[in-house]
Amino acid sequence: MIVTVDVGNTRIKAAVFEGNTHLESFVFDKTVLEKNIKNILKKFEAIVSIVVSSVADVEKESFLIFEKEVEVHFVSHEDAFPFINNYGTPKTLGIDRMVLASGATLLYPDQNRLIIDAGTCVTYDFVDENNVYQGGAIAPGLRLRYEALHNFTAKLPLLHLQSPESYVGKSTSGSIHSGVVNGLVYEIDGFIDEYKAGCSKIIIILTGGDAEFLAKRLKNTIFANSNFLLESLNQTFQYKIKND
Ligand SMILES: Nc1ncnc2c1ncn2[C@@H]1O[C@H](COP(=O)(O)OP(=O)(O)O)[C@@H](O)[C@H]1O
Ligand SMILES: CC(C)(COP(=O)(O)O)[C@@H](O)C(=O)NCCC(=O)O
Ligand SMILES: [K+]
Repeated sequence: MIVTVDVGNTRIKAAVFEGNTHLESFVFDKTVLEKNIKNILKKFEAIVSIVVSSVADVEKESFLIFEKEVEVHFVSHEDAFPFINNYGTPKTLGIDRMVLASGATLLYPDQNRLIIDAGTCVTYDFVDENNVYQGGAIAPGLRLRYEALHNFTAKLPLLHLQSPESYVGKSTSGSIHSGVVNGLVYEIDGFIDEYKAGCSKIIIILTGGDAEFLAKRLKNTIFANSNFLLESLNQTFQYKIKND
């Protein structure tokens, strides 16, 4: 039994797996990391490894205290991955994006895959049918867009995520909600159309904190799975064990 931990720039997500079976997930803040991991280990005494992917300022030292009880594995660029990396700067490719690409390669063999992770940032990652990671895109996420409009202007209020009534905003708040939400929805649909036009068989996976909210607003029907990074961490760790 293992626990996978995804340290993003907004929050920490964790999930317990027995083989390929997902037993339970957790979401918490960086400030309460230790307490939450302790509770998970207490609840699931059969856990033997903690597998972490971190793109934020949480380093291996934060998990030192657990090393007496269990193995702690921080996924790094030096691990074995099931794809060939064709990114121009492979060492600076986000480890979360590597794990997403890895999960998609292992779970959806012999096809083109596009993984869209709508978290703090919206990332797009493309792994082709020959298992070559080709790259993608990084854009601001939903909450980041609301905050950027407020932080970099004198007059715009900080609003919280809300469904726009129409694409024609009739007020300041209506305009902001339309710009942020519809803007991102059109952006994602635009990227999907572009990828679909460029290759025949493609699976598209939408994940991240805003996946559910966005999926039902897209023109394209795609598969939303908020736990895809945690599941990919489990797959990537199993792959590493087999290939080490
Ligand atoms: N309780 C919450 N706290 C913060 N963000 C949330 C929460 N619930 C949903 N979200 C949405 O999740 C997004 C962040 O997604 P997440 O996958 O947690 O990011 P990251 O992996 O970068 O930490 C934000 O854009 C926000 O709209
Ligand atoms: C783009 C990211 C900030 C996304 O982080 P997240 O939204 O998951 O918190 C992260 O993948 C990262 O730091 N990437 C490094 C640059 C790159 O991937 O090329
Ligand atoms: K992301």
